[in-house]
Amino acid sequence: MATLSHARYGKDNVRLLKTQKHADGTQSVTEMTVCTLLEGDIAASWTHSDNANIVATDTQKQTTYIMAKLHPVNPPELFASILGNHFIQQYSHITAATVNIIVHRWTRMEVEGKPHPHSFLRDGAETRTIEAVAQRNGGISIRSGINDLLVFKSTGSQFWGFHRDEFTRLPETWDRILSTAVKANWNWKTFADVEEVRREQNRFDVAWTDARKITLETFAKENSPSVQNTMYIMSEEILKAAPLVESVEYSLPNKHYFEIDLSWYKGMKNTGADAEVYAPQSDPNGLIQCTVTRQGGKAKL
Ligand SMILES: O=c1[nH]c(=O)c2[nH]c(=O)[nH]c2[nH]1
Repeated sequence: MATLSHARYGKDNVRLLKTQKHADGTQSVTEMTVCTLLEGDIAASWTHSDNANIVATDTQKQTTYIMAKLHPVNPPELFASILGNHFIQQYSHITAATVNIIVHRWTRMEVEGKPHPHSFLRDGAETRTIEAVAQRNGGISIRSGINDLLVFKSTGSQFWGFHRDEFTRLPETWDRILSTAVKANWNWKTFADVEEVRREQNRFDVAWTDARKITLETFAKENSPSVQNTMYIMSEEILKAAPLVESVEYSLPNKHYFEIDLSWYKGMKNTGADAEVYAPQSDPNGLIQCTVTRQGGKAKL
């Protein structure tokens, strides 16, 4: 016999933009892509064609727009919590609501040396990500993150001392290019309810700014012995900077740039210390991941 062991459903790729008109005549904008997923007493729709408990995915989309009109969308961690909490309060048969938000960059333009009051530019594919899970009697768990932050350094990276056997071809190096697209997440302690998230709301932008700065500065400053060590140092620093964060995760592709041997052309030197022209590789790439957890487990208030 078959059994439905897990089910959830919702609306993905709900795109919205909210403008904010300030008293001084300037405006701010936030563009996000939202995904909502509901769980609870919903199995009959799958197993008995009974849709009575199904809050239509269209309703979830309309609710997302209405909540964005009624409430601030920043910090996005608070908005995700408000939206998730709405679903479990509004519908007694919904026990958990997961809200994922991707915030896209609209950075204020500088025009004639001054911040422009209402014009913005997309300065990169990097996004800010949030997942909030609101659970009946289980509080609100939040994961914040950075995705697709593309970084590159032309030196200040090494990789040597690794295991060697008959399958090993890679030479050791004390000077190489390092490039990655940063995916980092940090998991907050569980919040009791939306009111607690609201009380702590100032921490979310600070943590995002700190995590981004730590990522960039560690990447640039460290003479990296490996992607593994670099991401561990970044994680440790984020845990130090954000006391309510319990764990940090990094997932870093190692985007390879291969040296090209041009010695066939008049003995041209283009390897080792003479390397200048490289071949960027689209694939395959290394993929290095870690989770670093605060010792003792719990984040401190
Ligand atoms: O930083 C690195 N870590 C690895 O595990 C690895 N493996 C590899 O081929 N190059 C690298 N670089």
